[in-house]
Amino acid sequence: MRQEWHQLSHPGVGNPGLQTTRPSTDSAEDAALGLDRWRDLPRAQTPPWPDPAAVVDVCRVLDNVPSIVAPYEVDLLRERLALVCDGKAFLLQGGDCAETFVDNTESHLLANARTLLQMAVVLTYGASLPVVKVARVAGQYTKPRSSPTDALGLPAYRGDMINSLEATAEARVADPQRMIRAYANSAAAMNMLRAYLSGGLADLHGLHDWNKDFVRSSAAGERYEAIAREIDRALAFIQACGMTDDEALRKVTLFCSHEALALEYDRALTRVSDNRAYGLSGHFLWVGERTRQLDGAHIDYISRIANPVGVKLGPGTSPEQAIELCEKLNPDNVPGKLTLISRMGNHKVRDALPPIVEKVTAAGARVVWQCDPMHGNTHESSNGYKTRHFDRIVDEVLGYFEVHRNLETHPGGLHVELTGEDVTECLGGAQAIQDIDLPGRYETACDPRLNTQQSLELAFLVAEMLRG
Ligand SMILES: O=C[C@H](O)[C@H](O)COP(=O)(O)O
Ligand SMILES: C=C(OP(=O)(O)O)C(=O)O
Ligand SMILES: [Mn+2]
Repeated sequence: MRQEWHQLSHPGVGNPGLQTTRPSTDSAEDAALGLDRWRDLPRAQTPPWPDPAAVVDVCRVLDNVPSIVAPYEVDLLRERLALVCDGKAFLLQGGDCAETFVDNTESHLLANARTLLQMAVVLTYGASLPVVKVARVAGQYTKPRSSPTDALGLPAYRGDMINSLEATAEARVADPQRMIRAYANSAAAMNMLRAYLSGGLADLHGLHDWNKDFVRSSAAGERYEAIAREIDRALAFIQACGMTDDEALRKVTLFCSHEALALEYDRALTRVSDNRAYGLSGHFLWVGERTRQLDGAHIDYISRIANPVGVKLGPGTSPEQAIELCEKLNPDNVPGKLTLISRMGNHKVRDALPPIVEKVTAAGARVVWQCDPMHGNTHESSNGYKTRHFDRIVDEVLGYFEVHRNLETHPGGLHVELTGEDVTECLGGAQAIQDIDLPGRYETACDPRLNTQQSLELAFLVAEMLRG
């Protein structure tokens, strides 16, 4: 079995873990790599920093800190995503819409990671394929906003890396020092997750036991019992065959990801290794629907790093734009390099997605097709909460599967906003959460997340879809 990054405890000569990296500020090599070209390009959603000199000072600090992830891990993820691209694996990505400093606790991180891993077990079984696991964690601290001001007329909250959620004018001033706090929190989160992932959190039997608890307690549990029982039998079979001590049953690789929005931060954590630039603020960086302008700053920055990258595609995306993104972000057509993340909304996915998939496929572009069933399905509840209905989320995933089945392309993965806590932010699911229930535990700093039960329910439903 190949070695995972968390198993490389005795790196030696030739070990990719020892690739030397160096900060990439101001050298001729950086200029050749075009790492600062984005600074001269139009940029949407620029953080309203009041004092540009203070941003430069902070970035000088970040230029020299140890990175959050290592280049060989980034390469490993790209290789894993190549398998997804080839239809030989499935990608599961999820976590908070917006991480916050106050919630960057051991219990929150563990709950989110455990929920994601529980979902992955069900999906692995449903797809009969390896599942590549990517958390929205350790850097998901910036948010693009629809409006520069909120309902109170205050400057919008843009994520803890930029300003504070607290509803006062002072708290909403963008503060570059927050990039340092975001870095420290991200480093701490990754440190903790790496330790727990090899210390029992990822134990397959443990995760399946949690899933059985879910099936027992869920109002819709009966529907999921059959799959849970089948997984039981599969695990018993593995055990009976004597495969009790395989590392694969106890450990997993969990990669981290965030939106590349505060480009100052991601650029400062970019390092050059082997003449290639790596964005080492996270393994996987994506550009959002609001910042994916072809000639804009965000697309330019992610076009210059070796990381696997993603772009969100909303219902207004033309097939031509998708092709141009492929050409710009993956000129060498490397499988696993580019993930196109459709977020059309359940009412539009069946019409908006096919022409894009057809054109990209006809052009021979190698991409991972991922479905984000969250961001096209947001509405305001009768009592004023930003929410999403579970049924619409499930329906968008169904539509996405239908489209890919019809076009004989691989429905490669899911991208969801979730938490392993019993929040009441999304409607529906077996708990039948309604508008009046939303105030109970509405805790998100930005978008409504699936709670633990809704996340697992979605995984079981997607497992059914994967089995066809
Ligand atoms: O995840 C992100 C949100 O959808 C995005 O920040 C926009 O949110 P808004 O419409 O509340 O500004
Ligand atoms: C802002 C997000 O998504 P989108 O760019 O698709 O709206 C997000 O993923 O949190
Ligand atoms: Mn969101």
